[in-house]
Amino acid sequence: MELLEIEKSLIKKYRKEIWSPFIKAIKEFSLINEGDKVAVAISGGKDSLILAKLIEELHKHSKVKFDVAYISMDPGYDKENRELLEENIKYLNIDAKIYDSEVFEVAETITKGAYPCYMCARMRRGFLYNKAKELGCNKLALGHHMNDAIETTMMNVLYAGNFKTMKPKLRAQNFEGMELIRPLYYLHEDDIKRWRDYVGLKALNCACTVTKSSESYTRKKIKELIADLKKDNPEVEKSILRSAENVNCDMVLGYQIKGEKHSFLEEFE
Ligand SMILES: Nc1ncnc2c1ncn2[C@@H]1O[C@H](COP(=O)(O)OP(=O)(O)OP(=O)(O)O)[C@@H](O)[C@H]1O
Repeated sequence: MELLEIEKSLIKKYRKEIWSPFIKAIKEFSLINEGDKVAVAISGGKDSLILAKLIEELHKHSKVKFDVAYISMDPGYDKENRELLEENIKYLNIDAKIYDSEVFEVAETITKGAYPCYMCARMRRGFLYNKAKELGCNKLALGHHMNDAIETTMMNVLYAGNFKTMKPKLRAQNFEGMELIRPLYYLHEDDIKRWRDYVGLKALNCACTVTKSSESYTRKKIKELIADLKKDNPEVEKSILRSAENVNCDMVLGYQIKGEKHSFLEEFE
């Protein structure tokens, strides 16, 4: 498909499903402001590729003036995935720079091959923050979407015994002045997939050379569970997402604020 057609599709054909929810999140959560310099992190997957194109469109048309740098980190992809990453960036004409790293190898060595995903994710995040800082950016944009937030909430409840969601923006703990933003917060994964297929993108899917898997077992189970629940209640995803906006602190046994634990008994005395 022609580049112009691809770009137009985001704003015209997919306006309701993609452009509008993107703008809604940008405005509602005040994600990008005048004078910001945003590093957009591109892994080569569908989510970060659509994110890059949306921010590019916003950059072209918005009255709010901001700067952008498109960054991609090769954690040690195999030849095929590296080529695919390059092809996708070229196909979408994104002005991105690819930085090499040894994240896959180091994560596998440190963890001795047992559950390397957590370490890999932390190292990837660290690398991206460092690069963003080096480039003078104050924001790092990631391609997490609504279903990521919903699944994360459910994974925490069902497997980790806590209630934590994924926020649309947060301050980086170890990088002063840096914020992490998630402009796809209101986008549904199914809509992103439809756009990917419409524009003929062969996005990277299973790029991990260590576990050879695109998503964890638990995330897969949660996806299946939500899909099953949705058959009876189409509102189930919305309800999970909303639950993080409506935590009733009068009806919980305990909670944490700034790392400090509290019990309902404190109020009871
Ligand atoms: N190697 C990388 N280089 C640049 N950015 C990355 C890289 N890996 C992850 N990211 C960023 O972190 C986000 C979340 O990473 P994750 O591995 O969970 O991606 P994902 O849900 O598969 O999304 P995508 O479809 O963009 O790969 C990505 O959307 C992207 O913005």
